[in-house]
Amino acid sequence: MTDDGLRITPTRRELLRSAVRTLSRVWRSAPAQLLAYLAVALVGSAAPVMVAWLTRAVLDHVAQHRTGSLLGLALAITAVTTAVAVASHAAQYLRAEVDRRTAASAKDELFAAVSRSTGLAGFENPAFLDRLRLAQQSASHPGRLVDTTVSAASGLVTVVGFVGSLALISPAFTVLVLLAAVPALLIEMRLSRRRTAMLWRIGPAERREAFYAQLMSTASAAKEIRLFALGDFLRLRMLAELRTANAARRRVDRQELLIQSGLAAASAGVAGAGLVWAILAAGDGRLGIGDVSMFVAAIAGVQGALNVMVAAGVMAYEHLLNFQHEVSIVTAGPDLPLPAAGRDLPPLRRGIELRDVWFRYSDDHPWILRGVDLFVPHGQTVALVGRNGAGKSTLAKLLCRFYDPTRGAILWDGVDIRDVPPQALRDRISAVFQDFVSYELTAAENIAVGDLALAGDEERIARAAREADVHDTVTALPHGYRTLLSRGFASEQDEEADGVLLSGGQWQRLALARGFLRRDRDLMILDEPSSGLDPEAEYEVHRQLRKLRSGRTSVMISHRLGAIRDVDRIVVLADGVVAEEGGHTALLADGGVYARLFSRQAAGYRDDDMEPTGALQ
Ligand SMILES: Nc1ncnc2c1ncn2[C@@H]1O[C@H](COP(=O)(O)OP(=O)(O)OP(=O)(O)O)[C@@H](O)[C@H]1O
Repeated sequence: MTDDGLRITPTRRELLRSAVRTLSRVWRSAPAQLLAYLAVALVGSAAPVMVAWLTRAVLDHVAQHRTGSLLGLALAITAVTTAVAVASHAAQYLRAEVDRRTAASAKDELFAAVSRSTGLAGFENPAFLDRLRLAQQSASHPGRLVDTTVSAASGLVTVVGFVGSLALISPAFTVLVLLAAVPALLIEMRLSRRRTAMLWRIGPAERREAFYAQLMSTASAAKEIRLFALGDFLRLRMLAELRTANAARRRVDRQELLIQSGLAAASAGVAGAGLVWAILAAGDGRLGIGDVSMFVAAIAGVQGALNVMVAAGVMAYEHLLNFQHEVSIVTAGPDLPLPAAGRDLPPLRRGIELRDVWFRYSDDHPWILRGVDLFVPHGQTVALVGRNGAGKSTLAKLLCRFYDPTRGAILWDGVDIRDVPPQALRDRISAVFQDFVSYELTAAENIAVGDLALAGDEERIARAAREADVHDTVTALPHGYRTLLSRGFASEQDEEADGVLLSGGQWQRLALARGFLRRDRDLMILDEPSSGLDPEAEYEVHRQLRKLRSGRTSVMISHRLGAIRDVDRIVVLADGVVAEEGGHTALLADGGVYARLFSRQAAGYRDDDMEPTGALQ
């Protein structure tokens, strides 16, 4: 089965490589703990064999009335069982410690790989999101492979110990017991593959279930859910997804129940036959009482240990199948093609040109841009205007190279932006997106994320806040710039962790300040920078923007046409192309799309309910 290039059942070689990779990571993350864990596990696994031999000796001594050394044997049994009890607790602690340390490095590696992806398409790909979810699960318990390896190794020690003892009594039974384990292992591995494939299949249902659950526990969604009484609707949808996933799990569980019951019955049959043989042999005088006890303990021990080994093998296999998701993310190549030689991107001198740019989000999606030709001259402001869905934000994302044009090219002073590393391009850009992020960090940090190199520069942060008309708001907060902008981390120990919430417009101004902190960049992209601002703030912000923009290159997207009438050039996007282009006055005179949009908006500000007239209709 394949999905988006990922095989659910990898080859043996891939599994082996994954096993080496995950075990070497465990070794690098927690070498001392791993060695101690192995030592303790070894003690635990040798103990049953030692106890069986000591019991045999006790029984033989009793049968032969040799009571002299019984006390010593009893003390030895006590010492061994005490060591086992202590070892089991130590193993538990060491196992958890190995898991904790390895999980930290696994998550580090996984999220470093996720952050390395330069484009956005991966986050819009359901297969990638499923893989990421499974990879996170795998990275949360990376020590499982060690557990299973240790279990298998302990089982092997026990098996070897008992097989030796069993072979002394009955070589034929030894072979039979060992052979019986082979089909069990093969069948269990097949079941394991089925389980992993099922987990992959139910991934979308589990993601939807998580989405509904998260929606019902999110403050931002709580208003609408209550007002529109969506609680039952969302809960039922969540339960429907859960039932779908549960039905698939149940089917596999039932298959496993049937098959594993059969395997258990077969193994009990072998043990029963052995017991009958041992009793008959004891009756004939071929086995002593100690031999019978040893034989019974050895059969149970070998079968039990083989079961442990089979289960460990299956778990290791399952873990490695899941680990494949992690490996595929960590070793994935760049999501956007990178230039062979990482050349630098010089400061903008002439301008940015979109040459016959076509774009759609994927082969299954409609064309958004259908041959856009546009020039953004250095030092000028170009405003993008158009109806909802015209592709304005898409064009802004292409300028930042979050996606590559499906056809055509974007040239920075004549250099195709695909020929420079994405980070070199982005270092030259400042942007305020329409769907900016409200970070649950302090006010200062919310601005500083615009340029982390300036995180300690209080003066620059305050200046950006003043330009975005948010400085007074921030200084009035309980801890000023140190105020946490979240109510989600309240704690009795830390007074400052109990933060505050901002209004929509205040958040927008902070996002603007974030963009202003990068004022020295070559290109500024502002996507609806003032949509949530009150009229005074909007006036103030646009006054600042005019100041900041002057002599700088910027692309501004706005539905507030009054705010962009003074820009150098207005570009109207419609039907995926540049439909109109020019200054405000010229476009009004042309009487096209811009004139119609402008006059409709202007009519809303007039007292009289006048319909647009003349060319503007
Ligand atoms: N990530 C995406 N995957 C698929 N389609 C998308 C994606 N983002 C946007 N679209 C689609 O692309 C089209 C253009 O969207 P875009 O956000 O660029 O429009 P816009 O002109 O900025 O609209 P608005 O004025 O409403 O902000 C829309 O039809 C939208 O559904």
